[in-house]
Amino acid sequence: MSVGVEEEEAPPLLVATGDENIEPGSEVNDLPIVKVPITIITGYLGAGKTTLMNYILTERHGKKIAVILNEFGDSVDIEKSLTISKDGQQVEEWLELANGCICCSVKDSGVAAIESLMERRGAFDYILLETTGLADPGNIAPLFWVDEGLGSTIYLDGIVTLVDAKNILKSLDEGPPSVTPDDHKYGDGEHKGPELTTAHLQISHADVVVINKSDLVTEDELERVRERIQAINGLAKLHVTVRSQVPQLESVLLDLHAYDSVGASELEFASRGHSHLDPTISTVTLPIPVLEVEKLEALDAWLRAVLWESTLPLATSSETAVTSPKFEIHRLKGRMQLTNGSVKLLQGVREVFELLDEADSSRGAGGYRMPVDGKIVLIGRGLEEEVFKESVRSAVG
Ligand SMILES: Nc1nc2c(ncn2[C@@H]2O[C@H](COP(=O)(O)OP(=O)(O)OP(=O)(O)O)[C@@H](O)[C@H]2O)c(=O)[nH]1
Ligand SMILES: [Zn+2]
Repeated sequence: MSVGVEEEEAPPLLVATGDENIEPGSEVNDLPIVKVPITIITGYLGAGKTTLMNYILTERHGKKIAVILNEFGDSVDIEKSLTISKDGQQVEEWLELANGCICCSVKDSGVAAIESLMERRGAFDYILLETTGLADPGNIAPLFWVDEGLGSTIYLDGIVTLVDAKNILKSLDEGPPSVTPDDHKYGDGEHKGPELTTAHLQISHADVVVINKSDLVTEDELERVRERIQAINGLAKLHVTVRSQVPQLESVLLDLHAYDSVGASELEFASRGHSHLDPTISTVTLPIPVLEVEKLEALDAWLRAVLWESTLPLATSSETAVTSPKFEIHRLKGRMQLTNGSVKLLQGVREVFELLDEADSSRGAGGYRMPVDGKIVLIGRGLEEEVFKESVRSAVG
C-alpha cells in the first residue's frame, strides 16, 4: 500500500469542543480520541539504532508499533519503508513521503501521512521514528509537539539518542560540524570557539541517552563518556547497553511523557555534572523564587526575549535588553512554585515553549504543599550561568 501525500493537506480537524483537557481514549461527538505516542530515535551512524529497533520489535510488549525509517543515502532500497509489528510478526509497508527528508519535507505532510496511515490501517499503539545518523532532532521535535490541542492524533513522547561508547568522544571533539540549512542559528559558523557537532545536537536534545557498544570500552573510558554526556545534558537519563538491549523497555524508552511532565527530582539533579567538561554545550540551572501569579506574565516575557530574540533582558543595565554574546538554547524544562500553592511547568525545544499547569498540583498532603523555590534548567551553547541567573532574577524577582 502506498500513502500518497501529494494531495493538499486537509485543515486540522478540530475535535475539542469546550473541553481542553480531553483524556486519551475519551470520546467527544462520538469521535474516539486516542493520542498515539511517537518516540524519535536518533544517533550517529553505526551507533546501534537499527539494532535497537529490531530489539524493540522482537520483544514481547503487547504493543502494535509502527516503525518509520528515515534513512536515505546509500541504503536507497529500504528508505521510507515502514514496518508494522504485532507480537513479533512484521509486515512491510511503504510510506512514501514527498522527498524522503523528514526534517524539512515532512513538516506538515509527515504528520498527515502518519495520521492517514492510521486511518486506513487502524491506529497503532506506538510510533518509533528512526532518523538518519545526521539528522538534527531539534528540527524534528517541534513538528510533533506543536500540534497539541489541534486535534492531532500523535504526540511526541520523547527523544532517545544512541551513542557509540567507543567513538562518541571523538565525534564530539572532531565533528563533523552539524549542518542545519534550515536554521542558521543552530550550528553554523557564527559562534567562535569549539565546533558544534551533530553529536552535540543529538545529545543536547535527548530525553534518554543510550550508551551502546559498552563491550568495546573499559570501565574508565565508559566513565568519561558518562561524565561528558551528563555535562552536556544534565536532564537526560543515561543507560549503558550492549547490542542496544535496554532493560525494562517500557519504562526506560517508551511512555516517557518527556514533553508534558516535569518532575522535581529530574531538575534537582540536572546540574550535578561538571558543567565545563564540554566546551560547546552545557546545562545550567536557574533558581526561580516562589512566584506571585502576576509574575507569570514577566516570566513569559523573559522567555520570549531569550528564546525568540536571543536577548537577555537586564533591568540593572538601564532597562535595556542586553544582546548577550551569542547563545542558543536547545532544550529547557522548569517548575515554578506559585504563592497560591499551584505549580507551573515549563517545556521547550529551541524557540518553542509552553507554560502549563501541573495536572495534580492541588493534591499532596491535605491539598497543601510546602512552597519550594522553582527552577529552570537550560541546555545550550554559550550559556553564562551567572548572567542568566541575574537576568531572570531581574525579570521576576
Ligand atoms: N560490539 C558491538 N557491536 C554492536 C553493538 N550494537 C550494535 N553493534 C553492531 O554495530 C553495527 C551498527 O549497528 P546498527 O544497529 O546498524 O547501527 P545504526 O545506528 O542503525 O547505523 P546506521 O543505520 O548506519 O546509522 C552493526 O554491525 C551491529 O551489529 C554493541 O553493543 N557492541
Ligand atoms: Zn532536511
